Amino acid sequence: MPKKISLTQYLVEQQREHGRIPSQLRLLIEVVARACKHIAIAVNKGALGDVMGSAGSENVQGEVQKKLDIISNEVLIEANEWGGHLAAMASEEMDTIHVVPNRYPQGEYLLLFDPLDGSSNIDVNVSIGTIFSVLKKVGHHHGVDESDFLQAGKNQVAAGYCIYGSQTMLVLTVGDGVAMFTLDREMGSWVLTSENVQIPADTKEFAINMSNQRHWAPPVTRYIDECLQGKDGPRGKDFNMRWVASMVADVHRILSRGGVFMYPWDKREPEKAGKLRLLYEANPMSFLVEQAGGMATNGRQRIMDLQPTRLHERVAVFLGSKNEVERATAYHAESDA
Ligand SMILES: O=P(O)(O)OC[C@H]1O[C@](O)(COP(=O)(O)O)[C@@H](O)[C@@H]1O
Ligand SMILES: [Mg+2]
Ligand SMILES: [Mg+2]
Repeated sequence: MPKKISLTQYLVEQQREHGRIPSQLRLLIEVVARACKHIAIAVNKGALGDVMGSAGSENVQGEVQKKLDIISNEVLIEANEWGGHLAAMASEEMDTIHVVPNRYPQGEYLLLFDPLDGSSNIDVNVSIGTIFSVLKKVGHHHGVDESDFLQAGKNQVAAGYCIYGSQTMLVLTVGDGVAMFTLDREMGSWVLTSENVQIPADTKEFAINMSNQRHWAPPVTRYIDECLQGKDGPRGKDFNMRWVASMVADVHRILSRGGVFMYPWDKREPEKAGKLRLLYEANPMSFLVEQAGGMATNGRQRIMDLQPTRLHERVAVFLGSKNEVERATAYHAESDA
């Protein structure tokens, strides 16, 4: 285990040694981490805190909102809006962007989040999380609008997630590797528990929602079929399968021991590129995975190169151990040719 330093100490060190993080960005990350601590407390209260179940409303994507989706969204907005680091925020749970009201000081950063990821797992006591991504406002036009958020993932200056699981952890990149912090509840602090996280290039574990098999495109069917044939098939090894149905938990496992995660396009709703959201889920997770030596594509292109055209844009996702993502991506190219 690395030396026991707090999130603040880690960020100050990053700032001092690498000149990577401007103070504004450091403070912004600390505010997000504090908000996640509040969400963790609400999550843990469960039925005792009136946080379970549906809120009876729908988000812009037509998904039923859980109470915790809404609570988490509010916690993140309230924590961040007066800090002076941000110009605006965008969230999976809000139709349009939330511009920092002009009674508060304005900053130059843009914060994007999936306030509560894995909503279907809230009521069954399985790991859930919060995913966030930080961009810098580019261009010198006055004010801020939705177009400021439509930047490729490679422009992210920080990204991470908090996982509310058997431990509460914060996983972060500021573009210099991936660090993991564990919440010490008694002390109320985030303690660095792993550094320079690396995803092994090879794996024997895949994650996909198999119930969608009949809707997949041929390259995905081919890739999974070959895994399923195990030792006797072309891959020459047996594979294991995991599917938590919380992207945060599936990605956390991959960062911890390798693996490949897929949420491909499928025929159920052919006009949708995928289920997951480019700006709130795919980009931040791709940044972390690449920083840990892994790879992330939409089957054809690097996710972080994609130019978003809409705030709530969806994308197909293949991420994790490099050799597996390369293979799945190559199968798409072969099938296209
Ligand atoms: O219901 P499915 O098809 O298993 O989908 C699970 C996927 O949906 C998600 O829950 C979507 O996230 P939200 O809970 O934020 O809508 C991912 O975390 C997960 O990978
Ligand atoms: Mg999500
Ligand atoms: Mg969500």
